[in-house]
Amino acid sequence: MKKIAVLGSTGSIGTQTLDVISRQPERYEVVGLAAGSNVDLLLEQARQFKPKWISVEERALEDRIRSEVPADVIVVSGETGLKQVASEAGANYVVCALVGSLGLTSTLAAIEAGADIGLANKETLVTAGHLVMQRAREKGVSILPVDSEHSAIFQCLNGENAKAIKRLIVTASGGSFRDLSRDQLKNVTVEDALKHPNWSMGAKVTIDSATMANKGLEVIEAHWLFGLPYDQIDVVLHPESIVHSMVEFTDTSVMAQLGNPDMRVPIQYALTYPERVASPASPLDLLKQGTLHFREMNLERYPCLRLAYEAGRSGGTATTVFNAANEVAVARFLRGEISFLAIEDTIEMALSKHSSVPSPTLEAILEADDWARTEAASYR
Ligand SMILES: NC(=O)C1=CN([C@@H]2O[C@H](COP(=O)(O)OP(=O)(O)OC[C@H]3O[C@@H](n4cnc5c(N)ncnc54)[C@H](OP(=O)(O)O)[C@@H]3O)[C@@H](O)[C@H]2O)C=CC1
Ligand SMILES: CC(=O)[C@@H](O)[C@H](O)COP(=O)(O)O
Ligand SMILES: [Mn+2]
Repeated sequence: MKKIAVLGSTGSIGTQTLDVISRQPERYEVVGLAAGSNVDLLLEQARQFKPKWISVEERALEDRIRSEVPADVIVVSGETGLKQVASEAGANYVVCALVGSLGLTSTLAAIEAGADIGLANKETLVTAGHLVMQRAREKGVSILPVDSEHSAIFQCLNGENAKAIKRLIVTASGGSFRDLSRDQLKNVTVEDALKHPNWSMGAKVTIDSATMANKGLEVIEAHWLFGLPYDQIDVVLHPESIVHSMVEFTDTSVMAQLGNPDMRVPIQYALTYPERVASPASPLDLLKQGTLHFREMNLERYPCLRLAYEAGRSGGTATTVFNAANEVAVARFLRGEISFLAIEDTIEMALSKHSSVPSPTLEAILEADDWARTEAASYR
């Protein structure tokens, strides 16, 4: 039986993870739940799944939770609380569905405790991929991708020889503004940016999808997960989000994983791997679907993707800075403080001012993350 802790249980991935778990109760025991400030939903989840540990963002929220759960449940808070749920609740599998580089320290704590990781939180790998992957190897724990593209690639690589990979082809929907010109992007609204054409997701990743920063984060995530150089990771536009990604092999064969857009499929695969079990997703009917489209990616139209490749190729703390500047800029855009196009300007400014530290320690990474946040917060 998998003893599971879900970090970010009240979010889009977190709730879908619990949905998957609730359909196969004989396979799983939920030992820990961690969330931010959505206490009503967290309590509802606690009543259903009966975890032994619960963490919330603020200490001030602890008492309300304590008053509504059995006395033996341990209630904690903050980043320390996240790490405790990840490492002390007895989980042998931790789903990291937090948003942002906040997920890094609790993911590392789970690895130290020897738990396998179901990783949705791509920012963790973008911030400190070398540390996370190295520590996972040393501890003998598996990092199972939840992100749909990486799950697709992982499935295409099943049983294959890594030496036979020619390139990964990551698909991108194009996001909410894919039919707009650069000029039209000057005046777009938050409300419109939050309308993803194919997926219903949390606000941050939906904005990332519109700027194409999401694909940049995913290219860097793929670099760490699959150990390939950036020249072997390509992105193509695929507006339908049916082909979740592809792998081209040296013999010219291309393997792809297809399905209707439903995150419960990759979430479930990360939980049941190497087994496959029935899922609640609606089956893909290619006859009804009819046509699939693919278009070349234009890095001038999507500077955030260009900047991500540049940061990835620079290595060191450059990707930490790419991520942190993006996180701050997206939060500011969502609060109405800056325009949509100022997101890419913020990232470009932070990267241009940063001197990347090669092979950084955790301390150097946290310092670069902090520095980029301060720079991005005061830009314009
Ligand atoms: N949504 C999707 O379909 C996909 C998401 N991903 C990735 O998965 C990750 C999660 O995305 P998504 O589920 O959309 O995000 P959401 O915004 O929907 O959920 C984020 C979760 O993190 C919690 N959280 C936020 N801040 C804190 C904090 N300071 N302390 C503790 N918990 C906190 C939230 O709690 P609360 O709400 O209670 O405040 C919530 O449970 C991201 O890295 C994203 O890129 C990848 C592929 C697809
Ligand atoms: C569902 C998922 O994995 C998201 O990260 C998705 O990739 C967003 O879609 P696009 O970034 O392709 O618009
Ligand atoms: Mn994705």
